[in-house]
Amino acid sequence: MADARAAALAALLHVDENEGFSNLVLDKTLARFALEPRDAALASAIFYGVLERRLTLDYYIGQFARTPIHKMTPQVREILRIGAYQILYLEKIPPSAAVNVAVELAKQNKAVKASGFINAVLRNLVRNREKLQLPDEKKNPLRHLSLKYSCPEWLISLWQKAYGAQCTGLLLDSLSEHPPIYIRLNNTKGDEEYLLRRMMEENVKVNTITWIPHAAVLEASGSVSSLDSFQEGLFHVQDLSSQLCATLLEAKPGERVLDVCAAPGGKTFTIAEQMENSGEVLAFDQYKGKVRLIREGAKRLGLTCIHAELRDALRPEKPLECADRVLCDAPCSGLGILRRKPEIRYKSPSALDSLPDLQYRILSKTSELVKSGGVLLYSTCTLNPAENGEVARRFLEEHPDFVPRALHLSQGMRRAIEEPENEWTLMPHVHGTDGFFVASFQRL
Ligand SMILES: C[S@@+](CC[C@H](N)C(=O)[O-])C[C@H]1O[C@@H](n2cnc3c(N)ncnc32)[C@H](O)[C@@H]1O
Repeated sequence: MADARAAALAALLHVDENEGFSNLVLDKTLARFALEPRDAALASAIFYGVLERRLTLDYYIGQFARTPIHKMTPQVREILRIGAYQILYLEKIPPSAAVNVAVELAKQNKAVKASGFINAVLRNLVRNREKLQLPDEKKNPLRHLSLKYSCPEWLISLWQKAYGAQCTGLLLDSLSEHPPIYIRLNNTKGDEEYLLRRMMEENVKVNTITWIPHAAVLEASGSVSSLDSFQEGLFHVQDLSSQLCATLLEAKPGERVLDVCAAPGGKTFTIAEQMENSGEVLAFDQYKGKVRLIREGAKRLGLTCIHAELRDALRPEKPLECADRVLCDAPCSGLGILRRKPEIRYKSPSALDSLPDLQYRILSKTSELVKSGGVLLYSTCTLNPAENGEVARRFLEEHPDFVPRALHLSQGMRRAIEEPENEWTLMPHVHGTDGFFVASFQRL
């Protein structure tokens, strides 16, 4: 069990130092530590728990530590967070064991001198945990919410202004939910009944999502990619929001479709499947390694209509023939996927400043690739009006050759907020999906 904490610590330090995406960092660390499944599950729970609760944990640690948290070494800080998380949130772990393992971790991780300090802080936390209180809700409502949900004040203010207090409360509640593994069944490999039977024969528990054709939810523990059904390309993993986005492009068999920010390729695959692997889907990304991921995925899924190439959407080297439909799934702040990548919320708000302009420039440049009468879809996985509706409306204002194209939202695809007919904002607490935004345009 000690190794579970050591793996969690290594992964947390990696996120601190390199700002790597949590899911990738954890996968690599678990592979390196080669833990038993039970220990890997504990390491994963502690890693995500500490990331999700960082502000709350720091607040409580701060009540018992004389050294301010930002002055501690990264090792001491993360060991204290790991200890505090187990003491406050993991009922099955005896508090004394959490303290002892923290002290051991300190000894093994260049923090021997701090082991007494860590012991004292955590023992104080254990003794006082029934008396812990958040800042007064009435006197300081924003700070209260921020520490209750471990969400920075700037983000809560942004959401309150954009979506109202009630919606923000529900959004904050949704942050601690752990989203299931959604998959997209590959209709080009057989009908749904056949695909589900194949997966069940492999003892995979899978249930279809009634309101989205070809969508399903996996009850899998362990590595999805090691399943035969995955290797044979019967499905790819994709959140429902991305599946819906790809289908809203309404691509038809035989058409020419471009996906200009395509890696790792989830939406490209769903589009190609919707086109029954007929026609052409040109998928681009700015990074070589990422283009390789699209190619590998397309090959595994048997989607031969996909051609993936390196291409910078802002500074393309070669001209391209226009297409019937073009997807612009732009880089964004990712505020819609905090349930999956909790660390995103701790980025500095200034990291958001340059995004709307970048997104607008990518969308404008991409619009040149749409045929007359063709469709352009803009999307992000964020909940931030400056990157969503404001970019979409600026685009329409400055591109008179494009008009808004109403989205065909079927049953179950209800609206979370008031917005124009060509836009759709998805929210975890309303749709059970990641937070997401789609806007559709048509070229005259
Ligand atoms: C939101 S992700 C795309 C996700 C993808 N559509 C999917 O469903 O799997 C944005 C992608 O845009 C790429 N990107 C960012 N700037 C780009 C540019 N100027 N040209 C091409 N690709 C770019 C990033 O490398 C990243 O892979």
